[in-house]
Amino acid sequence: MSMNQQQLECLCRIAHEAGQEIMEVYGTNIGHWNKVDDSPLTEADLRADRVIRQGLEQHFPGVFILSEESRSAGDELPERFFLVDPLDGTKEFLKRNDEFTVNIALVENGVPVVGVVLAPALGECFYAARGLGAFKRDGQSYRAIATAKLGSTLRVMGSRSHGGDKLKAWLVGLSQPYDFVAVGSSLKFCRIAEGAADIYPRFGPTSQWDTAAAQAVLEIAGGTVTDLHGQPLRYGLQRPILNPEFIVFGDREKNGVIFDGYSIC
Ligand SMILES: Nc1ncnc2c1ncn2[C@@H]1O[C@H](COP(=O)(O)O)[C@@H](OP(=O)(O)O)[C@H]1O
Ligand SMILES: [Mg+2]
Repeated sequence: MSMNQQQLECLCRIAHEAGQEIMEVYGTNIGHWNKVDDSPLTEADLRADRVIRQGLEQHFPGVFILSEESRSAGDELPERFFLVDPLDGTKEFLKRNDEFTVNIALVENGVPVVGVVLAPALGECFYAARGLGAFKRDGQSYRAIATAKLGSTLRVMGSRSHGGDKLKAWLVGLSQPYDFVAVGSSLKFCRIAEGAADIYPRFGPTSQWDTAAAQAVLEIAGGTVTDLHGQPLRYGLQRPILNPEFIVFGDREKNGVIFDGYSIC
């Protein structure tokens, strides 16, 4: 087993500490800088990154950490490492619509085997580990979560801030009725993981840290994440840091429907 129950709970506590840092900044006048790729960076990203790094170094000493905002020393990325996005959905954070997340994944041999996704403004935490299951904590209660069976109306998730013509064309090509809901950050994966949505096609760019933790939750809850050729999305520096375009799907048994029935390229 890659992680026991106590270690998974410890990872959730680290995410919550990062969430507290983020919420302190959320309550103020938020300033931001633009990074080289033109994406925004705030004090909240940096404070959350620092808290996560401190927590991981204290409780999981020696495990390499690759974060959107920092990385452990050394050029070689080991087979087992933490992949972290301290604040995913920074644009949503700046727009104050609550749809932003803290993301911590453990990757082993390219596979995200543990994931914690916390939405601090919504009070929702999704967490999962292979061998333990997938769960959602909402306030004081928690429950196991699972993806839903495909119904007659396809419930489609999409980015709130990064849409694009390709997604519109894909929706037009669908042969069954659908509802489209725009949501920011890795929460899209989590809505599918808890059975509240069916599919999330991502045609715009994302980086590995945007998806690893949520993919762990989604896969352990019963879903799949594949590139447009049906290959599972994998992680590590031997691959480009940018992900390929991908499809997140809840009903694993019906996955073939997407590739056989719809035009996705
Ligand atoms: N041009 C681009 N290049 C790389 N990543 C991009 C991008 N445009 C958007 N993203 C990624 O999409 C994420 C937001 O996804 P969504 O639109 O689904 O909410 C961003 O996460 P951050 O907010 O952590 O930077 C960012 O990593
Ligand atoms: Mg991100």
